[in-house]
Amino acid sequence: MVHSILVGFMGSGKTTVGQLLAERLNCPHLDLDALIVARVGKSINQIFAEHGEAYFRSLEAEMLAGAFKREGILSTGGGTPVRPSNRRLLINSGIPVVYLKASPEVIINRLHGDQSRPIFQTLDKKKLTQLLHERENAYEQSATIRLSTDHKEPSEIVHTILKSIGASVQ
Ligand SMILES: Nc1ncnc2c1ncn2[C@@H]1O[C@H](COP(=O)(O)OP(=O)(O)O)[C@@H](O)[C@H]1O
Ligand SMILES: O=C(O)C1=C[C@@H](OP(=O)(O)O)[C@@H](O)[C@H](O)C1
Ligand SMILES: [Mg+2]
Repeated sequence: MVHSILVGFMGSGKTTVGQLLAERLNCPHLDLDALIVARVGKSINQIFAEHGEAYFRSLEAEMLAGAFKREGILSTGGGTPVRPSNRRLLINSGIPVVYLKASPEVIINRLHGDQSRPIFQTLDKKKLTQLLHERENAYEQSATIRLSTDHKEPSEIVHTILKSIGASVQ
């Protein structure tokens, strides 16, 4: 089964923390973006450029539903919980959903120079802050655990998640 799910904005650390958490728990890491890339055989940038965002979102929904049948830690993409049907899957899963929070300043710092996120490329600080606020409710609704990642090392975040999951399972 999927042991826990990570949600949050681009740059909040879902992929990094998910990988580390999976290593600690000695289980597979399922990264939704990586699953999509493997399925299509194209990068996220290529998928957006050649097929458009709507196509990416439908694949994302399909791969999310499929991921629940697998074993591991699931890192979603920053837009995953925005689609209501995806959000319902997350909420109804009964699996701990961790919302990794990050401030706009920290996100911009972490993603400075990043070329792999087509939506990030289109955002200045004002637009990024606006999109974060627009999506916040979707992350909050999906989550059972919330934690700020600003100025925290991934290992510290993993430690906190492990404690929270333990506490919520007992
Ligand atoms: N807690 C953290 N502290 C510092 N840098 C981080 C942290 N988490 C992630 N990063 C860095 O931020 C960038 C984006 O991380 P990533 O895990 O890909 O985020 P997401 O999957 O949420 O978009 C990467 O360069 C990663 O090394
Ligand atoms: O926020 C978004 O809409 C997206 C976030 C990305 O994942 P990360 O949050 O892992 O960067 C990826 O799914 C795609 O570029 C779209
Ligand atoms: Mg990611």
